[in-house]
Amino acid sequence: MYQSHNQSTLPLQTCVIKIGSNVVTQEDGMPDFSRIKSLCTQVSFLKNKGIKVVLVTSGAVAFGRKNILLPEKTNPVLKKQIWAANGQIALIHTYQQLFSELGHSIAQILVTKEDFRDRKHYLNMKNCIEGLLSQSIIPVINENDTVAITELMFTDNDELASLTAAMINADTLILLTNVNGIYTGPPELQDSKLIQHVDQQTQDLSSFIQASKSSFGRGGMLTKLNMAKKSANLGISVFIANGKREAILNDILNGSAICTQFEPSQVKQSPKKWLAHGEQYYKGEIRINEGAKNALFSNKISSLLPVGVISYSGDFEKGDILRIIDERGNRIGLGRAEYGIKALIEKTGQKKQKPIIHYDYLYLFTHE
Ligand SMILES: Nc1ncnc2c1ncn2[C@@H]1O[C@H](COP(=O)(O)OP(=O)(O)O)[C@@H](O)[C@H]1O
Ligand SMILES: N[C@@H](CCC(=O)OP(=O)(O)O)C(=O)O
Repeated sequence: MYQSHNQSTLPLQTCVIKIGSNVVTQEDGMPDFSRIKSLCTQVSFLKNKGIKVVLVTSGAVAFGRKNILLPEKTNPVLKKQIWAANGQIALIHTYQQLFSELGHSIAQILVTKEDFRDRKHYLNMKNCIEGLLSQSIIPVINENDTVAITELMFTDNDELASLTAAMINADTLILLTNVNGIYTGPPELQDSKLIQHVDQQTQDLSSFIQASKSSFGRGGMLTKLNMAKKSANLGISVFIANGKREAILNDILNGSAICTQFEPSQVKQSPKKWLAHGEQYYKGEIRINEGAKNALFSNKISSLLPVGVISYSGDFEKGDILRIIDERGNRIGLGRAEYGIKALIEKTGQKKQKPIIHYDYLYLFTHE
């Protein structure tokens, strides 16, 4: 439905739109209600065109911070929890009011990294979001900041948005921030040029990115780049664009947006999409021998059989993600366990056993 920069028409049916903290707030940290209203109006326009939209929105901490003054010495993690617990109410209420004026219902979904780690939680979440979309309700997602602290956190909501896009098989991911996209240097410098198009041939852009991030942001532009590349590799069209620009979503739709667009690759296998994001979520590790490794990397479609397993670690069950390493300990892929550790102990090294990882649920790192 939208035009790409080379003017070919691409499908836009299911879209995840991530709205950064800086988009929903003004420079002084106060909520930017007119900006949120404009974005809701644009989302409504997309929805009325039949496009399914999932929102991932930051802003709970920023909204809470302007409401609640905390003593300077309060533990920084606790500060964030208090602000998020308070600010999420105002944030979701703002979306609810604005969308209701436009005739749309919304639903709030608060998630943690753990929910993407566990296949059952993952499928429950996916079913819920798909159910909401089928009822034409707009899912509005944020991290559950009150329970997700330190190592349990997503790098930031760009990671959450990218995981969500892969989970629901979205064709498009739009990361809205306070700059037009990725520049060749600090965006405020005149010499810095906007990179408008990124494909498999484009050089690595990470050296262009400064460590700086906007006042309320968490991960910065580097996470956006990494998540955009990962999503594009999974076949999703990605746009990093300026949510502060008037009519930005409409411009993306009609191909006239000034932004950074990532060309999607042609892969479209949803279990593999889930696995591609699984490196931080694996519950067990299995070491395989050279023969098994050669079979997995051969041109023939091969599942991983227990006869090729040398050793294992971790307490995993059927459905959990396993990391696969070779004899030298190099990480070579991820897969979904067909059975748990207890059954694997009995089958390891034995012939004529059911695969521990089926090919359909096997993701090798050469795909990246
Ligand atoms: N090369 C670059 N191109 C564009 N922005 C960059 C670059 N290097 C660093 N940045 C910074 O990244 C910021 C956006 O990331 P972030 O603060 O995480 O935003 P958000 O809160 O929207 O997620 C921009 O405000 C910009 O200052
Ligand atoms: N969950 C946090 C968002 C943290 C975050 O990732 O912020 P950002 O980098 O602005 O997307 C909040 O709502 O404040």
